Amino acid sequence: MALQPKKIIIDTDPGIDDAMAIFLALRSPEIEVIALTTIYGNVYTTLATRNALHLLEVAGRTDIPVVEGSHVTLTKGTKLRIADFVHGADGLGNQNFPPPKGKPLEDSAAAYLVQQAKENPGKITVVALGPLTNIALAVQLDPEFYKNIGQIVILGGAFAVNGNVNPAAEANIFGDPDAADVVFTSGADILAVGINVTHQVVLTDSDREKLASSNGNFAQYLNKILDVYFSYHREAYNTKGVYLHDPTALLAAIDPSLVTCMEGIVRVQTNGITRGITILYNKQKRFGEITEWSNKPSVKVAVTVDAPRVVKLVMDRLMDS
Ligand SMILES: O=c1[nH]cnc2c1ncn2[C@@H]1O[C@H](CO)[C@@H](O)[C@H]1O
Repeated sequence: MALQPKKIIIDTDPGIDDAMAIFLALRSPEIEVIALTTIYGNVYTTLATRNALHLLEVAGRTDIPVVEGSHVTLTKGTKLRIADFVHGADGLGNQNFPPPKGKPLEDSAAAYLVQQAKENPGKITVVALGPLTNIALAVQLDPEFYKNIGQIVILGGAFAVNGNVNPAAEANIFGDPDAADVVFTSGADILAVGINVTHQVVLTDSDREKLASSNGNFAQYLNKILDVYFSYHREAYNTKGVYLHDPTALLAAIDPSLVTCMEGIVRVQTNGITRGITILYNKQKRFGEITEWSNKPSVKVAVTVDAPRVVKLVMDRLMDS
C-alpha cells in the first residue's frame, strides 16, 4: 500500500527562494501541502500574504488556503528587518505581478497551526522558512502544541559559522530571536537546517540556463524572478550562483537522509552584539554548574548535506513542471 503523503504547512515570507520551495513542494508526491502561513522577513507580512496567494494562483493551486501570520515580533516589536535588498521590493524579483484574486482565511496563522496540530496529532510537519514568530505564538497559545505537532523543520541558524545578517546571526533567527528561543526550547521534534548547511547548496549559472531552456511553467516563472537573487549573491558573496536555503529545508523535511545531524540543545541570544546567534550544546562535556542549556529538550541540527542530490532534486522537479 502506498504511504499516505506527509501533511505539510509551509510558514513562509515569499521571497525568491521561498517561491522555489513552494513550487518544489507542489511537485513532490511525498507530501501534501495543506496550507501556507505567512510571516515577515523577506517582505512585510501583508506582502508575504499577497505573494503566497499569487504563487498559488500561478501554480493553479487555489485550493490550498493561505493564513496570515503576525505583523510584529513575539515581544510586539514593530521595527522589523526586511530583506528587500535580497529579493526585490516586491519580494519576487521586481516583476510587478498583478495582485492576486484570492484572500487569506479569517484566522491567524498561530491559531490555525494550533488547531491543525490538535486535529491531526503527530501528523503535521511545519516547514518554517521565515522568522519563527507564528510558531512561538502557537507554542504559547497551546501548552500541548509541542506534542501535537509532528515535526518543525526550521530554515534558520548559523551553527558554528558566521551569520548572513552580521557575523553572529542568520536572517530568520535575527528576525525574531525571542521567538526562536521559545521554539528551540519548546520540546517539539525539531530539525534545524542552518546556513552552515545551505551555503553548500548552490544553484549555478548553468543550472539556471537549464531552467531557462525548460518549457515548464514553474521553470519559466522562476527564471524570471531569479535575476535579483543572482545579482545579490554576486555582490554580497562573489558567487556565480545562489544559495538554495528554502528548497534545502523543504527537501530535508521530505527526505531526512539528505542531511546528517547532531543532537543537542539550542539556545538563541536575544540581545547584545550577538543578538540572534544560535549556540548548540552538543552534550560532549558534562558541565559542573547549571547553565542556560541545562534541562532543556534536545533538537536535531543539520551538519552535513548531500548537496549534489539536493540540487538534482530541485532541478528535476522544477524543470518539467
Ligand atoms: O544576506 C542576507 N540577508 C538577509 N536575508 C537573506 C540573506 N541571504 C538570504 N537571505 C534570506 O534569509 C534566509 C536565509 O538566511 C533565506 O530565506 C533567504 O531568502
